[in-house]
Amino acid sequence: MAAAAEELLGQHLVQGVISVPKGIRAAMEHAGKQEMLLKPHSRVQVFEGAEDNLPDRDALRAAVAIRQLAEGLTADDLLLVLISGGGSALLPAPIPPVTLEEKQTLTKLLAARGANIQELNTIRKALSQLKGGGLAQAAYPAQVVSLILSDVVGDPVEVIASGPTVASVHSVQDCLHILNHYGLRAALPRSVKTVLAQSDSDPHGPHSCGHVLNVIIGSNALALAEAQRQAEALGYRAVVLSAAIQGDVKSVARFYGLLTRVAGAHLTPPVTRASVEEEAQLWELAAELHLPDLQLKEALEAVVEAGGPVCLLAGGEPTVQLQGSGKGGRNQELALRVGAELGQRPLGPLEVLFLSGGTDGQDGPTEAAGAWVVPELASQAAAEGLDVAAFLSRNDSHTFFRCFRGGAHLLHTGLTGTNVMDAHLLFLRPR
Ligand SMILES: Nc1ncnc2c1ncn2[C@@H]1O[C@H](COP(=O)(O)OP(=O)(O)OP(=O)(O)O)[C@@H](O)[C@H]1O
Ligand SMILES: O=C(O)[C@H](O)CO
Repeated sequence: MAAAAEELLGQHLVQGVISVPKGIRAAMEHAGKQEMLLKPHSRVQVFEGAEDNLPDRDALRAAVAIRQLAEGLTADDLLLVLISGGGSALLPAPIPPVTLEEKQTLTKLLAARGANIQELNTIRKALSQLKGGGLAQAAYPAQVVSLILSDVVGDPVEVIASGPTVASVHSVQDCLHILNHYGLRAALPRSVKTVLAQSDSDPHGPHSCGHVLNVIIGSNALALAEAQRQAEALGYRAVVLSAAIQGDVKSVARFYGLLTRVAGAHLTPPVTRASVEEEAQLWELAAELHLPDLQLKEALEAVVEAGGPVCLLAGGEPTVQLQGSGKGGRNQELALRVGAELGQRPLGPLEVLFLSGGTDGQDGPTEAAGAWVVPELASQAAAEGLDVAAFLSRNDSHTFFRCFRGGAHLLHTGLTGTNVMDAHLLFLRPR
């Protein structure tokens, strides 16, 4: 994104500072993605830090350089801010006396106790100089344009990377409520209590961001719209179901299993009593998953109308509760679970393929982006001596896909440089 901005701005770019994850430059070089790298002698200074998505000293140095750059601006300047997921760990600037270590410990504890990204970032904002609109405030009176890649369901600009250019709307009460909920209020370090108490009595109130324009330039919905166009160009009737898939991976896999059966029944009539029951279960599960933008009715109508090859698309970020010590990622685990669901009963005269992939090209701590499955997966795997249920019980989806058919079902894209969560594609074709 920085390379593209530099290209675009040319001589207008006077100075730049960017904080990126440790190792990303080497990984891009290794992958031969030169076009994504800044040119030699670039005016953009690059800091690499936040190893394992945790704020560290290197990221702190980057945050200080970014703050200094912003503070030096005048009303004649324009500050272009490029924000993507992972930004919270890449821009740590705790309000003194809170230390980097204290902030790290608190966010780690919150995450380990199950706090979601909204809760986590509410606390991060309250303890930060630059989050929650702090960066925009530091740049005042310069104009600020913030270009944002969303890695959060629903694209809330105040949550993505903890909104460095978006005024925080949270109060100290909100923070205390979250800390109470996760049993952390009593054990808070004195420094955190001091900062929270100060912000409660801050005479300036929340940052004002009237000089800022925040624009979402990349999101799951945009990625799905492009995938939809590509599928249509390949002759599929393509429908986007939702860009807000969330919830436990087991329920999400069951949702896609039922969806396949119900859509399949609409595509290859007659509709049986069993499929009417399955449609009722599908609606019930959809309600449980709380998918606010779900276009299920429209998708099923489109399937009936199409009568031929169909591609149903969805995206978001399901959750995996890790129980085993295996190797995998959300996408490979989802694909494997959907494969198991599809193999439970015959599907009728239908060809089916389900694919799940991370848009950043890396699924969890694996080198694959995701995987694809067909209904025959479990029986084919059994013939190779692989027990799908056993791999799932260890969260070992990556090992499974590496063994199964010599890794042929793994999706390898390499790092894409953009993270707008995951994409799920279901292809159906009457035989
Ligand atoms: N063995 C495993 N099986 C399934 N999922 C796993 C496994 N190990 C880690 N994960 C999942 O991978 C994710 C962590 O990977 P990563 O570091 O890429 O996190 P992330 O930043 O949330 O992902 P992304 O960058 O794709 O948004 C978590 O969602 C975690 O539950
Ligand atoms: O950095 C963060 O806060 C998360 O990736 C969400 O944007």
